[in-house]
Amino acid sequence: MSKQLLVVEDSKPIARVIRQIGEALNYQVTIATTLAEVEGILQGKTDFFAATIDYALPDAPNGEAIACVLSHGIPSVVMTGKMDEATRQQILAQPVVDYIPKENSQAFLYLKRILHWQITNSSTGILVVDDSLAARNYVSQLLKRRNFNVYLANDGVQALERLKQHKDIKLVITDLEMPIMDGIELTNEIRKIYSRDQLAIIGISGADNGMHSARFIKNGADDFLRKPFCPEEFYCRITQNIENLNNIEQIQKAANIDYLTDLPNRRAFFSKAEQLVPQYTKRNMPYCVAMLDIDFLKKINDNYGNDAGDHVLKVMALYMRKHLGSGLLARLGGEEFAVLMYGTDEDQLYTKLDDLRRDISVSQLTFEEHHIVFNISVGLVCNSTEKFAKQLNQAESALYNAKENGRNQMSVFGVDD
Ligand SMILES: Nc1nc2c(ncn2[C@@H]2O[C@H](COP(=O)(O)OP(=O)(O)OP(=O)(O)O)[C@@H](O)[C@H]2O)c(=O)[nH]1
Repeated sequence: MSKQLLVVEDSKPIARVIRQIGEALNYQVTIATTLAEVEGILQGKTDFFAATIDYALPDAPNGEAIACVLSHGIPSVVMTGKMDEATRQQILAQPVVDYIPKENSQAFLYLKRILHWQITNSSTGILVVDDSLAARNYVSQLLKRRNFNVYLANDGVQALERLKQHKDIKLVITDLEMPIMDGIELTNEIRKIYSRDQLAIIGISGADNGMHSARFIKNGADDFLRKPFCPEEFYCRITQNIENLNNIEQIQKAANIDYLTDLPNRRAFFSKAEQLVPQYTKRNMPYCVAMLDIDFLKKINDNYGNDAGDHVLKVMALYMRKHLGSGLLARLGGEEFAVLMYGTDEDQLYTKLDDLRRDISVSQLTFEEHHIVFNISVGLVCNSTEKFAKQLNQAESALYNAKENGRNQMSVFGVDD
């Protein structure tokens, strides 16, 4: 269900722009042009996810609408044409999400980013580590306004426990001086477990000593804030660090995931399989490596078009998830797929793969007006003692065997050839 956005703005062109921004982010937008209208709307409904408030309205020239909207607990972004320090102080003295000077079109791009973050931040956890209750509460309030999941800890030891418990934590904000384990020791401990690609750390210190920022950074922190800090600087640091992590995540995904099927690609498959195979061997766990190949995909492309071929590849990935979901699955490229999986014994592994093959062979998929039937051939090798790359070659050689023998069948390396 789309989230509700209240736009308080007396300028029609600006309200129209904000409406477009909100709708592009899937918000359902309600516009009010005066304080009286805002009050009327909020009498009937208050379940707005966010609001944008123009500082000066015809019947509320000095930001009176801000307090009105905030009193209903609605996270609010203030848009203002006034740039003086007194106005800024007056706005920041209230628990607003942010304020944006309406200087140029950048203001609306920034608003779009904030409204987007309000939605996405709810899946990001931030851990605040400080022995001072007042400091923890202050930082926690700032973060909650931005919709983050906030976790709290009194010292480094508690912080490490929280990190273990809450896998959504992407950022740790830690004070320097704390009993039991201080911020520098904590940063050190965290970096033994989490790389900078996985978790960001911001150090905070009130001490009037430039050395602390360098110590934090040298011990693995990503950033540093000196107390007291203003909310604007705080938010900039937080969003920059979270955005960095998100960008790294996206780059890693693009490098490791096949865009069409969302399965791991060849690179990801190799890197994970090379770790898993020695573990299976060491623990004497029965396992197999299999290559699965769609039969005559070229004909499907030629008869029904490449989009139909793409659809078959996606459906193949769905079948693999359904039958082999616990294994390490991959699309190696083209119409070739692979799985590394363990089981109770070779027969069980064989049966799982053959069930997948048979299920596909009796199914019919519909694409546009076409009803398409397709088959797969499977080559596998079980409990091979060779290096993983060699095992994949063995599975491929068994796959060729299955193709040679007429397709839509299984072939086991060293048994069926
Ligand atoms: N639609 C679509 N086709 C692809 C994709 N990747 C590879 N193909 C097609 O898959 C076909 C593979 O052709 P072949 O190697 O002759 O194999 P085949 O037609 O599946 O026949 P066999 O494997 O011998 O049973 C080619 O036509 C490729 O263009 C893709 O991402 N999308």
